[in-house]
Amino acid sequence: MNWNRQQPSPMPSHRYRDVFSRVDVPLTGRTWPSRRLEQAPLWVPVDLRDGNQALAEPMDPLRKRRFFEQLVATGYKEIEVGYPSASQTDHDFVRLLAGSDLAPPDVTVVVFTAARRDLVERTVESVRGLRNDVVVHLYTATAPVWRDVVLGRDRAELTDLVLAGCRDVLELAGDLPNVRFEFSPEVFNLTEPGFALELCDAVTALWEASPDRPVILNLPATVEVATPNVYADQIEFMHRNLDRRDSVVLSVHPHNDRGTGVACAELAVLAGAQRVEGCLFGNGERTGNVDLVTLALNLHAQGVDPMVDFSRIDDVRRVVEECNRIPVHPRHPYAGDLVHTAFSGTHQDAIRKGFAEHRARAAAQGRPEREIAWRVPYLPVDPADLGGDYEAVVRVNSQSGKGGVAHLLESAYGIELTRAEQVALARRVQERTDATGREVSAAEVLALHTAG
Ligand SMILES: CC(=O)SCCNC(=O)CCNC(=O)[C@H](O)C(C)(C)COP(=O)(O)OP(=O)(O)OC[C@H]1O[C@@H](n2cnc3c(N)ncnc32)[C@H](O)[C@@H]1OP(=O)(O)O
Ligand SMILES: CC(C)C(=O)C(=O)O
Repeated sequence: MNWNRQQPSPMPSHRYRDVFSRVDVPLTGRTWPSRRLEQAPLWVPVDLRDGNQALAEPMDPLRKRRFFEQLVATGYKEIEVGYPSASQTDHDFVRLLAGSDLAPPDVTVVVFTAARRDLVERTVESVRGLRNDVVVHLYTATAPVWRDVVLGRDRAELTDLVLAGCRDVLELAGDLPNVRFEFSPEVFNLTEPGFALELCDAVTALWEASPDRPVILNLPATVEVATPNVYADQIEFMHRNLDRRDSVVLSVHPHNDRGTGVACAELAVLAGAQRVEGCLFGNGERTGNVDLVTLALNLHAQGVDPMVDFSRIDDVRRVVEECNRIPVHPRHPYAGDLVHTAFSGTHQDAIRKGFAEHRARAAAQGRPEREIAWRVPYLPVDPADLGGDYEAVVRVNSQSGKGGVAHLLESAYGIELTRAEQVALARRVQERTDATGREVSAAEVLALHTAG
């Protein structure tokens, strides 16, 4: 039997090369596949910089402030607040932080700059007087195409550019006791690993990274080009080979061009990354930065404390939507309007049985339902953990069955039907939903039930 009748497509796939012919991945004896995620990395939201630079209408001061306050309230302890040399708004926002107590003392403020002296000067000027810990974050693209096409520099010239930027930072901010440094070799994931290593080691040597004043090395997948295992190999290679490893905070910054930003971040942490930069709900250039909400709640759903508070996720979502002026997708993990909802019959049946088992187990153990282990089928987390209720967990349309119909009547009106009644009512509901093509409300189901 010829079960596979696929034909070659007319897509010009020959125009693209796989990642292995674009960059060497030298790791052998990788250890990340057998590691586990057991604690949260340091999260660093970059919404006010990387997210903001991707908005059609960048945030005005009010939106920036609102977003910042939300990030603080959620529990983030290191926040990239802008690119102060890029716009007056960004500069003024850092000055606002310096002149107010908007940033609690335990929050580190990160400011971002290219490796150009005038930009570094303006950046350092913006943080003068800030009482918080500050990170000055310097970046330069390092991958071959960027070197050749964008910056017009070979490896040696690029190294000179980066080290000159690092010297500027050191000269202008090195004596500020509350300031630490971060370097990002932009497009790290397409940079020759040996060159990335050489450059990062030169940077940490110049900045004299020490355990007391560690340097953040942030290794971005600026444009995601490979399956996440490749990024994990690249990160583990750096983790194992970097000089002064105990004086380096190894950070990652995945984007989501292939839709695998979350997987890249998770595997990168297995591979040795200690810090993750991203944006709430995945805003950012093109397809966005890695989504910090999904990452945190993935940990929560595995029994690991995410170290940030999403117990009222709708409030967070509202602020982010208003500040970014971009809606969160209804299927967005954990936070979308539809992600705790089942329309389909067998799923509804399982959820209903799962809820009944949950209630019975809580009663048998004499413990609150919110405290006992969660194992309701098809619901990876208890919606109540995120501030939700159970109202929308089951919605009924032509894809539903008797379990869903019964659940609706039970949860909305406390009406419990016999199995025969459920079967009969489900048939009438099915006729209605097939005829209209619509969903039915609990009130409509009740009307059909009472009409008999
Ligand atoms: C992956 C990322 O997210 S990186 C961050 C990107 N974010 C932003 O660009 C947002 C803010 N940017 C800006 O406001 C502006 O680009 C500025 C203020 C930084 C610079 O503006 P301009 O001086 O007008 O230059 P322009 O925007 O055209 O930048 C390109 C120039 O910077 C150079 N350049 C680019 N990256 C770097 C870098 N990391 N370090 C040093 N120079 C750089 C380019 O080679 C080019 O130089 P050239 O004009 O001599 O060819
Ligand atoms: C320069 C870094 C931090 C970045 O924003 C990216 O590579 O996407």
